[in-house]
Amino acid sequence: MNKGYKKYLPFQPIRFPERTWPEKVIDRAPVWCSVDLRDGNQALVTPMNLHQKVVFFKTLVEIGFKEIEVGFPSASETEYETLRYLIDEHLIPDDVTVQVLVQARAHLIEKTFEAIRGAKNVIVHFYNSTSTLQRKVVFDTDMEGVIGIAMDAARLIRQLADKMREEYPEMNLRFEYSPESFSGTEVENAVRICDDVLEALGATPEDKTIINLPNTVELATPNCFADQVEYVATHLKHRDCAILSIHPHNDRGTATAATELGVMAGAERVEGTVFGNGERTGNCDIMNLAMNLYAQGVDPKLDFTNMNHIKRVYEECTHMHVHERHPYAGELVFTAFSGSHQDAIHKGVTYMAKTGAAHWAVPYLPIDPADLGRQYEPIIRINSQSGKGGAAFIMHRHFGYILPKQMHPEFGALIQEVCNREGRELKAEEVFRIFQREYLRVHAPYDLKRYRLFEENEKLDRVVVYFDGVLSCNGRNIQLSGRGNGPIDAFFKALRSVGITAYKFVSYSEHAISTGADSQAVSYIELSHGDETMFGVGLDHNISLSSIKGIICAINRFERRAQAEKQEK
Ligand SMILES: CC(=O)SCCNC(=O)CCNC(=O)[C@H](O)C(C)(C)COP(=O)(O)OP(=O)(O)OC[C@H]1O[C@@H](n2cnc3c(N)ncnc32)[C@H](O)[C@@H]1OP(=O)(O)O
Ligand SMILES: CC(C)C(=O)C(=O)O
Repeated sequence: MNKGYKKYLPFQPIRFPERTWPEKVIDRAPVWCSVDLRDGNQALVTPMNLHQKVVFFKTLVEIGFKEIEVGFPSASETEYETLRYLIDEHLIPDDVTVQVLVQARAHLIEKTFEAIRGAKNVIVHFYNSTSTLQRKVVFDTDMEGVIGIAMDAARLIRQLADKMREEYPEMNLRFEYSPESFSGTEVENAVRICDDVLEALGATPEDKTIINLPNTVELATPNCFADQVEYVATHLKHRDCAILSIHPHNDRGTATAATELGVMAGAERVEGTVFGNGERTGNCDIMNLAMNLYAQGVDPKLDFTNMNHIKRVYEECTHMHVHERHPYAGELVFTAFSGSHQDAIHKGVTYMAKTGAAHWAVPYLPIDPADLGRQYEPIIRINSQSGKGGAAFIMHRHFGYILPKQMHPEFGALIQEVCNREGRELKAEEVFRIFQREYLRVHAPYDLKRYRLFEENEKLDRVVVYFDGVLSCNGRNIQLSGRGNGPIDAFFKALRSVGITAYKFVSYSEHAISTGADSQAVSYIELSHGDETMFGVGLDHNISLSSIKGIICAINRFERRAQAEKQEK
């Protein structure tokens, strides 16, 4: 037995019975800040170059981000140049604020101020670690020492900002402070340092500073983080001078939950990345969070309709991959292979179309794929796990054939047999080819060579239909004729007149089908032979002929099977 777990200590949650967040419901979007170009970028094997950052920046603007952390301009030439390029080339829309990150270190802060000259809207974001662990091992200091680092930085930032505002009066300059590793910091200490920083920066209710609480390393279940956030939200002396922000990471795989609970706990702003790229297991995934709101009927204030394009830009710029099962964005998240899911989706989609339902309600599909620019086509894909409903859905959605419900088991079994034999998924076109082979291209042993159908009024209220025609059977022509109360009846009588008597009519359905500009009738005819039933399909511009073709198809299919069984014996 591996006893390695013994080297870990459990997280000590704060005691906070006053919490109110469990009763809260998120009914509006927080302010979103994308940190793709900073936290996402610093975690890449090969960080983005200037071109990639600019392309990504433009995509973030298209999505609707109004706050974008563009980098750490004091860290490298590329970071500095990218910011300058965005400013000098006027690529930052007037309603977008660029954010820059810097450590609480004087020379880096000075360089950062040099980089932001002339930008219209800027947030200078500075941070230092406050956690018990980092105080001890990184800074080798106590809480007073860590507060001192933050205060020196805050004072310098205020001074440089005053100077810059004089030089560039049109600049809208704001501040953000992160007690980095907040979730590993005693909450009382976090409140203390944040209040001190708010005072040092001169924050007011009219000119708020962003206080950003990072779950730098996710250490505990999301409820623990929510308690910490609500504690700060309710204990900050200068709460009215602060915009409360959170910056969750995903070390335990629960960043989405931690962010949602953090917002319920009082966070008004969220920092994250669009597909969750970021240090280690990543940042919280803003696309995921925004679409969660959307699927609850809340306007997320971000637009992911063009998901495939966003995904392409992300993958090209970062060389990361959006997983097939990624919420909302993955290749397979709107696909059902299994039979019962396909059946329920098919019924749900049909029900919505039939009833004109105002709200989305399709089993197994929490969101309409079309809202993310995804098509219906890939929703149902066919492999050996699929059922009859899936094959019928494909025939309907892709090719316009509405197979009657009684026919689903027969066609489903044909498809499943091929899937099992081939051991792979069948594409929609392959499903259609099987349908063509089994139903539309069955011209032997019987084939209709010539025919004439006409009606006579026997009495004023009674129409009699006459069928006259020639059937070929294995090269031999058979003349046949019959009369009945409709084309199907007349044809059956004609068949009986030449000794084809074993087949009984069971059911019939038909609908119009458009193939380009052309419209035809498709008839589904179910016949019985002894205890067995089988379907035939007829397609023709003439509705009467389509049903006669359907009858011949069903008879041919019975005959072929009998022949195959004979050969097997
Ligand atoms: C959780 C996060 O994601 S925070 C963001 C992290 N992102 C990055 O660091 C990416 C960009 N950073 C860099 O390129 C570099 O770190 C630079 C250029 C900013 C600084 O480089 P350097 O000074 O050469 O190295 P480094 O970052 O290792 O500095 C470590 C020193 O800074 C101190 N330090 C680290 N962070 C901070 C901080 N936020 N505030 C104050 N001091 C800090 C350390 O205690 C250490 O001090 P010491 O030398 O007295 O022991
Ligand atoms: C700088 C801070 C916000 C950060 O990136 C983190 O703590 O993860």
